[in-house]
Amino acid sequence: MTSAEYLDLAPISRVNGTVALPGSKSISNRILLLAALASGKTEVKGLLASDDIERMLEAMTSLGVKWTQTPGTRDFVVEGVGGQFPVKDADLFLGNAGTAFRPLTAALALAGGTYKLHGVPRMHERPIGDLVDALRVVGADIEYLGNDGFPPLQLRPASISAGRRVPVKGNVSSQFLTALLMALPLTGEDVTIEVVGELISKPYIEITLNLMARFGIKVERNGWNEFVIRGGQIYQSPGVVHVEGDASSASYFLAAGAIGGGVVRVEGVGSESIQGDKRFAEVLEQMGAQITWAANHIEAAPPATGKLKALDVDLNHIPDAAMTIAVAALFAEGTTTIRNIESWRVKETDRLAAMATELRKVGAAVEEGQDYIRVTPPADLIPHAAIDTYDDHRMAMCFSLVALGGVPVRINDPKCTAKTFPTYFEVLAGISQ
Ligand SMILES: O=C(O)C1=C[C@@H](OP(=O)(O)O)[C@@H](O)[C@H](O)C1
Ligand SMILES: C=C(OP(=O)(O)O)C(=O)O
Repeated sequence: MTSAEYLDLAPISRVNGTVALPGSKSISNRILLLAALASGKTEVKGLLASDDIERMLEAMTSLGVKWTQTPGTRDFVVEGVGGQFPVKDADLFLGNAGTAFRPLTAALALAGGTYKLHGVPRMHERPIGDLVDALRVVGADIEYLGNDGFPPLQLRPASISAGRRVPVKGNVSSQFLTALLMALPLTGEDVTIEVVGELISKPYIEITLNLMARFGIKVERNGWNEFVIRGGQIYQSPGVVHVEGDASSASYFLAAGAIGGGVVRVEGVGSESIQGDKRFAEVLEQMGAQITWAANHIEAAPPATGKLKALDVDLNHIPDAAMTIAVAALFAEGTTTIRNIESWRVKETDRLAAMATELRKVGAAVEEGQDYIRVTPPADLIPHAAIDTYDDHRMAMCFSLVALGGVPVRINDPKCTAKTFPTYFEVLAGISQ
């Protein structure tokens, strides 16, 4: 391998300092779609710069949505199309961006055009059948171009009628419910979405509802089972929207603070954040870390008493940040169990299998269940492990924490962090000593 294909991290003896977080992926891609669908111009401040957002911006261009960027900034202006995409025939490549693929599938299935949606090979292995089933209930014409239940998809004009109950399964990905919530107001009709069975990753639905409200659409809800959208509501630009820092990206730095000897502050996410992943800090606190909250920042420092403690926790509500706990477990006393994370199997890679394989390379004893992982740290981490990252940005980012254990570690294909955080390793170096 050439050095561009791997990154050798030297042991990090201490971390200290402040990180200005890049914008939230979940908020950036939702706002781009909502701003496009709205009437009026929206100024979007602090949009994330990463592959997933580039795919959404490219899709907007292909669909005839005009947007401009203020040079040298991450501030954009999106000209809303008032619910009607000008381009009625398009081929959209959406990479591996779930937050682009799922919401665009729903919005375009109702848009009266002919659209092909496809992505990288892994995207074609990530399920979408529950969303397609729900959209077919309102009359959408969707064809599977590869395997049933998976992208790529061909969407065609159809006669849509939403005045009914739309059932959707919630146990594979919450992005299906998010996609329906954002798209169904376009029908103009009363519609009730009924979540069938258990809904996973619930806090992401709060992000969706919060941002829809800012764009003028109110959703009535009955817990997590029923969501009612009254007809006749239209998306309207709120004028200016600010993108919060990314709470999942914050997890690596907060964990570094909890492990690595100094105080680390992340700016852009705090107690006021609408992202569920801010609650990662609560998990670190349960492990003994010292956490300080402010409206727009969080600080983490190691436990006053010395070592982090192992936990047995259900992390269904923070599936992305949960990966960071699996690696932080290397620094805890005892065996950590993370439960209710079966969705890891259908993300950028099979994260349960990948995590188990790579944690073993540094010497951990790992038990991999269908929906849980159990990690017992070794007495001494194995130096010079070469960590495979499976084109999964989060594998690369969370395994960088191994360097805090006083051992060198190699991260293969470090550029895969581009999905959500292209500058991750430089930012980490900025707080490392
Ligand atoms: O709606 C969102 O922005 C997301 C929802 C989660 O997916 P699932 O609902 O599939 O768990 C999360 O893992 C993903 O990174 C972003
Ligand atoms: C699961 C993730 O991404 P996606 O938005 O593509 O689902 C993730 O970022 O960890």
